Amino acid sequence: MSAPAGVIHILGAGAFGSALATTFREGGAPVALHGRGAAPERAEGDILLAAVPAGATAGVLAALPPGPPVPLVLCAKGLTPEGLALQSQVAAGHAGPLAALTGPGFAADLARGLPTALTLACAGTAAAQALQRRLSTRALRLYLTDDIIGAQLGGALKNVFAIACGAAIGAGLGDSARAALMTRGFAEMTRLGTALGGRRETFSGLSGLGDLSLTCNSPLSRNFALGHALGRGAAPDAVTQEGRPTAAAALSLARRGGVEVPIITAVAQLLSREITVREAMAQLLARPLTTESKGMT
Ligand SMILES: NC(=O)C1=CN([C@@H]2O[C@H](COP(=O)(O)OP(=O)(O)OC[C@H]3O[C@@H](n4cnc5c(N)ncnc54)[C@H](O)[C@@H]3O)[C@@H](O)[C@H]2O)C=CC1
Ligand SMILES: O=C(CO)COP(=O)(O)O
Repeated sequence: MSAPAGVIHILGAGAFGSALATTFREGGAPVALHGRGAAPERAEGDILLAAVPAGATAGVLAALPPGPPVPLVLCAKGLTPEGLALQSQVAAGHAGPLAALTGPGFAADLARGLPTALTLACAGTAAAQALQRRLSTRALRLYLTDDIIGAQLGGALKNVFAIACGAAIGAGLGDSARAALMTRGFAEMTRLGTALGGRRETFSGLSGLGDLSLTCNSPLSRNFALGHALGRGAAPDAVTQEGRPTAAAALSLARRGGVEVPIITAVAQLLSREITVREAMAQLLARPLTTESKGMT
C-alpha cells in the first residue's frame, strides 16, 4: 500500500490561495488553507505554498513553527524593494526544496476549473517532478523549468507592463499603443531579466510572454485595472498592487546593472506622480530612433 499523500498547506486565504485550494481539492488532494495569523504544523510529505502578496512573504515564513524540511512553493509575483528582490531570495533560509509557481492564470479562472497552464520553477529534478505530479490536476497543467530566477522575474515584471498597457487604454491612446508597449515591454523584460541571471528562453514561455499577454489584455488583471484607472485620471496612490513596489525595485535593479528600461522608468515616474500618462507616452516616443533588434539585446 502506498503512503497517503501529505497535506498541501496554503498560506494566504486571498483570491489566489483560495482558488488554488479549490483546484487541488478538486484534484483529490488534502488541502489546508491558512488565513492571516495561522502558523501550521507540518509533517513529512506535506507541501507549503506561500500565496500572500510579495511584501508579506518574509513575515509569514518567519512566523512558521519549526518543522520537517518540506517543499515550499512561492506563488507571489512581485519584487520587494529591500535588496532581497526575488521571492526565492526572501525565502533563501527555507530548509526544504524551493519552487516558484508562476505564469498566466487568474484566480477567478482557476476557481471555476477553467483550463490553465502554469510554470513550476524548481532546481532539483526529482523534487521538481514530484511537485509537478502532486500539484497538477485535470484543469491545471504545470510545465517544469529549473530557471527559478527567470520564471520569477517574468511574473514580477509583467505587472509593470500591465500597468503601462492599462494606462494607455484608459487614456484612450489605442490598441496600437498597447501592442507597442507589450512588445517593447517584452524586450525590456528579456533585457533586464537576462542581466539579472534569467535565461532568455524562459521569457518566451508561460511565465514571461504568457503572463504578459494575459495581464496586458484583460481588465481582470488588477495591475491592468490600476493602470486603466490612472489613464482615466485617478490618483496613483488610490490603489496599491504588486506592480507598484515592483516598478520601483525593478528600476533600482536596472540602474544598478546599467540596463536601459524606458517603460519601467515611465511607469515608476507615473506612480510617483512625476509625469502624467500622456507625458509618459510622449517621453517614450521621443527617445532616440534605433533598430528593433538592438533593443532585444
Ligand atoms: N489573483 C490572481 O489572479 C493571482 C495572484 N497571484 C499572486 O498571488 C499573490 C496573492 O494575490 P491574491 O491572492 O490575489 O491577493 P489577495 O489580496 O486576494 O490576498 C492576499 C492574502 O494575503 C493575506 N495577507 C496580506 N498581507 C499579509 C500579511 N502581512 N501577513 C499575512 N497575510 C497577509 C491577506 O489577508 C489575503 O488573505 C500576489 O503576489 C499575486 O501576484 C498569482 C497569480 C494569480
Ligand atoms: O498574475 C496574474 C495572472 O497570471 C494576476 O494579475 P494581477 O495581479 O494583475 O491581477
